[in-house]
Amino acid sequence: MAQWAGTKGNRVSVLSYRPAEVLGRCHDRFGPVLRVGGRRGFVYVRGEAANAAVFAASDRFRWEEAFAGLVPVDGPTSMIVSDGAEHRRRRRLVQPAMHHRQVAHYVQIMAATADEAIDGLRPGTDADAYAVFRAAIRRSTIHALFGPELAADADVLGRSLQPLLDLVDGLPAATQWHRRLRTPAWQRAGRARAMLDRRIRAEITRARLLGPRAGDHVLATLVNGRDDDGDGLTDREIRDQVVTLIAAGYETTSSAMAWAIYSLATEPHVWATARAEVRDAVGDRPPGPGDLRALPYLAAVVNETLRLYPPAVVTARHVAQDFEVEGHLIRPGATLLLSPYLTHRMPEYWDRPLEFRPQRWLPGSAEYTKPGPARYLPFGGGPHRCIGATMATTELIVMLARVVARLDLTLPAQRIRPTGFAAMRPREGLRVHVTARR
Ligand code: HEM
Repeated sequence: MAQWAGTKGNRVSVLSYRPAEVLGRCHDRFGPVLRVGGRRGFVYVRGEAANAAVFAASDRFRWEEAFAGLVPVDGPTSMIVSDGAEHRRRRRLVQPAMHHRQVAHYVQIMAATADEAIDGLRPGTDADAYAVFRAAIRRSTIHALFGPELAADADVLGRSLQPLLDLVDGLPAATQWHRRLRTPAWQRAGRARAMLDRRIRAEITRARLLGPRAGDHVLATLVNGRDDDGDGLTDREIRDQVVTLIAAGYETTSSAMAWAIYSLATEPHVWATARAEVRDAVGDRPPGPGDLRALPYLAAVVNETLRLYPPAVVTARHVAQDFEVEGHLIRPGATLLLSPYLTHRMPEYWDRPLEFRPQRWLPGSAEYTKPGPARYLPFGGGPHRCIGATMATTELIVMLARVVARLDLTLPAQRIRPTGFAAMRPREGLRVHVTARR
């Protein structure tokens, strides 16, 4: 539900996302499994038992149909729309770049990019924190994964991607209509896609020419990687994984960043505690990879942000074989939707669910609980679980560490409305007033 937010009186202001709230009320009335639209329609599930049943039955689902709406952006060979052996092959070639150890190499890029963004904020002025950090996260994701050459064009790539992201930010059926009717939005997206593809293909060619000397970023892995049969990826497959990683990487993470800043700014004691932790751990310098373990409170802030504001409000599965959930038999052809947002706000699982309480994630705290993977699922679950989860949480911790250490912010009175299908974000951005910068 839309709400007015402000810092006056430090009112606790957890926001709600209207369509999900409506869905939640239907669940309250009709139970954890809701069917809409007949056999080939939608099945909405809510709660830990239903989510666990979905994660345990991944072999009964297909992703090609479930995420078909993303094909105009990500391409037909993207891992997100791949199934079975093709999915495993594509994912396996990207995986090394997303491992914990590899992500540690990105910390310096993340901190430096956050610092550049913060340097651009002038004390005494207002700024849209969502837009500022969206651009920063896009640049740092591209830099970390694909090297400085492509990162130099991060804003241009963002402009090319935007018409495509706009196109898929509705229900998949709406995207299909744009395609059938060749609407202006579809044509705009087509032109943008051609520009994007030219730039990425040039980079692929460059990486092929350099061979293993192309550095240790993902592009080199994608170009030089071979599966067990010695087969590599085609240029088309590489293009699709590159665009998928860029688009999936910054849309979601920057939404989470906006919600974290919003939550910190509405809870000054949380901001102060996070700042004290950063000061104790690293003083004035940016955190390095070895410092992350010394920032458990900030990690808790990130977990709590992703609990209340999971950018992926729902995630989908196409049912390919009979599947039973909570006593309901679901036949092939249906689209199953599970909702991190709804499960994360259920009073059955969370004490004071609509309060922002990072302490619930701290092992030393009386409120600590360790939710299982079907109760806390901001990154989904099963074989397509978000490949960028470690990168996203690391990026959020590092960038927030710089924000709380270097900035004092207040929230001017404004309307903050969660919106978006692909990633829940603040509809009109997040206006902040910068009172001080160090
Ligand atoms: C806070 C940030 C993020 C959130 C909330 C998020 C959430 C998700 C979710 C819910 C899924 C679907 C999983 C499922 O249905 O089981 C997913 C998949 C995926 N995400 Fe993320 N994501 C985030 C950041 C990232 C980043 C930083 C990257 C890469 C740079 C990334 C790349 C991907 C890819 C490639 C997939 C598809 C994986 C597959 O099909 O095997 N995501 N993400």
